[in-house]
Amino acid sequence: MCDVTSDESFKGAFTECKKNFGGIDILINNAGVGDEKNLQAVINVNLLGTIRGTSLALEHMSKDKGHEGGRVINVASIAGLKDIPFGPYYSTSKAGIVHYTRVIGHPFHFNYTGVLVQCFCPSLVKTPFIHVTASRSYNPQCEAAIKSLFGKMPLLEVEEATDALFTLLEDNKPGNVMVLENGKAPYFVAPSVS
Ligand SMILES: NC(=O)c1ccc[n+]([C@@H]2O[C@H](COP(=O)([O-])OP(=O)(O)OC[C@H]3O[C@@H](n4cnc5c(N)ncnc54)[C@H](O)[C@@H]3O)[C@@H](O)[C@H]2O)c1
Ligand SMILES: CCCCC/C=C\C=C\[C@H](O)C/C=C\C/C=C\CCCC(=O)O
Repeated sequence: MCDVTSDESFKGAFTECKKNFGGIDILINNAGVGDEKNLQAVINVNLLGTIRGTSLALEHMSKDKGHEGGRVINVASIAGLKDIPFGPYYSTSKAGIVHYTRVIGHPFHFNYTGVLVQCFCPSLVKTPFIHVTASRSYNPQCEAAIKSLFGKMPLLEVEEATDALFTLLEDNKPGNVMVLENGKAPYFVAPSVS
């Protein structure tokens, strides 16, 4: 068990993996919470957890540190790209993940680390997460809006999200950000300003 809010716990997970598997090739930063009643948790798990994990992955995989290179996938959300107003803290944490991925995954860093850092931004996926998140909304207006969204929008199946993740694993562009929306093939988005 790894608590991504704890440096010690995260470091321990890396040490354990290294001991059991001989090395680390890939990290998927997937841990997330949607709890607008707990700003600290949202930022600490979603954004800081991703930064902690990526930093450790770089330490354990970077070519300039004597390793072979590797791969990091940061799971953000479409809420980190579009102005969806119903979860201000959650969306901000996910936007932070998108930007952090673009910066730390930039070819400038990839050229000496050999670690491919990329981001995955799905829309609504059919997991209990969305209902837990709705029950911990920013305010009653947001709660009502989120619940009405569930009735109106088709939800992605978990298998569609995992398939898209495999497609992302075939891509090799440093810092790339993939979006998955219902009814569309997965697509990549460029930074808005170059
Ligand atoms: N379900 C969706 O609609 C959706 C859409 C886009 C992005 N996401 C993101 O996908 C990721 C996975 O979500 P999910 O839908 O599978 O929900 P989920 O609740 O099944 O997964 C979240 C996981 O994060 C773990 N977690 C929470 N705090 C943690 C901590 N401190 N340390 C370690 N692990 C911790 C939980 O134990 C849980 O297993 C999340 O980052 C979420 O924001 C979900
Ligand atoms: C952002 C507010 C919370 C929304 C529902 C609860 C949890 C879901 C979290 C996922 O990360 C997905 C986030 C937002 C998707 C919501 C709407 C998609 C609208 C897409 C569009 O307008 O094109």
